[in-house]
Amino acid sequence: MDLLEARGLVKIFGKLTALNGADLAVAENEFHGLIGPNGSGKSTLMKCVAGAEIPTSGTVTFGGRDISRASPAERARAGMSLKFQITSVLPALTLYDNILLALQAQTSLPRLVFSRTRGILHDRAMAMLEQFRLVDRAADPASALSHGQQQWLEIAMALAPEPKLLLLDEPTGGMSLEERRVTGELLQPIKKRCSLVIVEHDLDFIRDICDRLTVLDQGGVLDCGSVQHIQSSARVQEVYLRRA
Ligand SMILES: Nc1ncnc2c1ncn2[C@@H]1O[C@H](COP(=O)(O)OP(=O)(O)OP(=O)(O)O)[C@@H](O)[C@H]1O
Repeated sequence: MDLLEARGLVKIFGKLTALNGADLAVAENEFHGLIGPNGSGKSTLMKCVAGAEIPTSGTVTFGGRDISRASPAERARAGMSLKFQITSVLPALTLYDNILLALQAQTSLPRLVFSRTRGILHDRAMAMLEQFRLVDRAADPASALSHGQQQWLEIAMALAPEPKLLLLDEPTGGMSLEERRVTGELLQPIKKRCSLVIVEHDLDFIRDICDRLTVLDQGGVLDCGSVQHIQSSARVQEVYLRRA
């Protein structure tokens, strides 16, 4: 059974059909890329999975549970994490405090006050900063980071609740080539702990890190399969050539 199964998602905004019966299936520990031309429905599909939009029809199942009508907070508690939406960097706070806040958000107040949780949180915060190559900047305000480093801090914060599924919408937007390369390296180790759905326009980046791809076109799934399958798909090539 897949960890995430979105079936027949339709999303209509007024007269515009953004999703036209789209499916998305993601296994445990799978990195899954969502690609397609501008306006094909990628962000809308991500939002329907995360609960930021409720689909007009269709179902979303997560860990075997129907969460089609669940709120974003309920989905977060079930183990989904979305960068930008649930966490966000506070620029005036240090990197350490930003990470600590993200970790504390999942810890109840009595546990924080009465237990040794604070020591554990310190160790976890430092480990996450280390993992995202930000430990040397722990005492700096988040506003002092480069654009790429801010994105890495956001990803680290989204991982703080130890989600089963991480959703990233264009995480490398505005990054340099070198920052993109490092982002790929930083994401690889999280495969041991969770699945990933990632929307990206950079096809080289997504091809390098993903196991499987879903290609959207005009709100529907054009093709889905391994990176190799998608690369040799005549239907996909036709759409990308048509738009080029
Ligand atoms: N809240 C909304 N209200 C009205 N129309 C919307 C809304 N959100 C998205 N749309 C429309 O739905 C269609 C799909 O948009 P979406 O952002 O999902 O596409 P996308 O594939 O993520 O595009 P891009 O690659 O440009 O980010 C577009 O025509 C868009 O204008």
